[in-house]
Amino acid sequence: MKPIPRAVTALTPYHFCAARGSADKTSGYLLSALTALSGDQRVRWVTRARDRIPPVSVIDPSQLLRPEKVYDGKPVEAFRDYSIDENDPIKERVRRTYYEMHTKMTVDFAKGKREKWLKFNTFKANMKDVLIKLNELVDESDPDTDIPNIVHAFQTAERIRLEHPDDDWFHLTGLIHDAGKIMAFYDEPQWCVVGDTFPVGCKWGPSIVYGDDSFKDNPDTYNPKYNTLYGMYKPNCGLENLMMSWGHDEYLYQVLKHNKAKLPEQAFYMIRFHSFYPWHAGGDYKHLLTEKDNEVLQHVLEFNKYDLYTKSAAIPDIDALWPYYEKLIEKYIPGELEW
Ligand SMILES: O[C@H]1[C@H](O)[C@@H](O)[C@H](O)[C@@H](O)[C@H]1O
Ligand SMILES: [Fe+2]
Ligand SMILES: [Fe+2]
Repeated sequence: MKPIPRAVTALTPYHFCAARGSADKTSGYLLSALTALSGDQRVRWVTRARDRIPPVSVIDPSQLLRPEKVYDGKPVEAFRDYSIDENDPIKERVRRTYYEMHTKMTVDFAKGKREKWLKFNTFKANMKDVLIKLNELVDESDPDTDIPNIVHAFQTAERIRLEHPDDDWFHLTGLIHDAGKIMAFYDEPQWCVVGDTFPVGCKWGPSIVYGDDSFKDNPDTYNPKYNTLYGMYKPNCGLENLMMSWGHDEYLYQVLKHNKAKLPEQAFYMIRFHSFYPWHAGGDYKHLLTEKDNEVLQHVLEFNKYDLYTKSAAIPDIDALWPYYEKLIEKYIPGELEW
């Protein structure tokens, strides 16, 4: 039997559906990948696709990105399940990570971490080596994936590449967006590296996961400087003026700026705020934001589709993909970086 080419292992009925609904390059890419399959494999793959999707004439274009709200076999409601079940080891791992984060993440703590990490004097390494290190990291806050972060990096990047073939900066953004998790290898516990972020110094947003209960032992919850709606901020001060809980988003954003990465502005927004779910998914904190932040929101939402909903996609052939991404690293963030 012919080995399945990597372009096809990453494809799913979802792409078939998207390709049928548009005559763009994606369909050409998809069709050439499909012709590389043996007859048998092709029949099986296409049948699987057909069973899942409605005929072209009834596809609502707005549904192309969420056909039947199933991503790679996983229904949309099954993502980001933060329900508590003490008998489920993964759910318990996630819950414990967030409870610890929500107990210890204070204004002072976040300031301290900024001071420590934004000196960029911890180590020097190129982007590829940092990403490879993520092979050894399983994110303890994530209920949707239990495999090393490097796989998630390639899953995200490859899906972006498929749907935005011309935006190579976007492919690279997908690949590197979680690289800030490297802090976990330099003495930081996961609770201040991974997970959703939120601003410190004001009332906790109502949509923060576990937030109804998890902040009860956080000293800032009882500090009148910080526990009001605006806390230490002015009304509509703007996203970029919020002090976010310390984590991999802000760190990587700052690393890229410090090292003069040549990525477009959208990429920086996507990286910096991709974990700010209480804002981009929960709609909290509007009173602190500006008109311009709505533009940022559109970019972050576009990114989030790929970050979240590719977590059950096929495992990409990472070795075969490296040469393509190495070129992008060379183009946008070459050489040794200061971390
Ligand atoms: O568990 C995940 C993971 O840590 C991601 O990297 C982060 O961006 C998400 O916000 C979070 O929900
Ligand atoms: Fe992330
Ligand atoms: Fe991610």
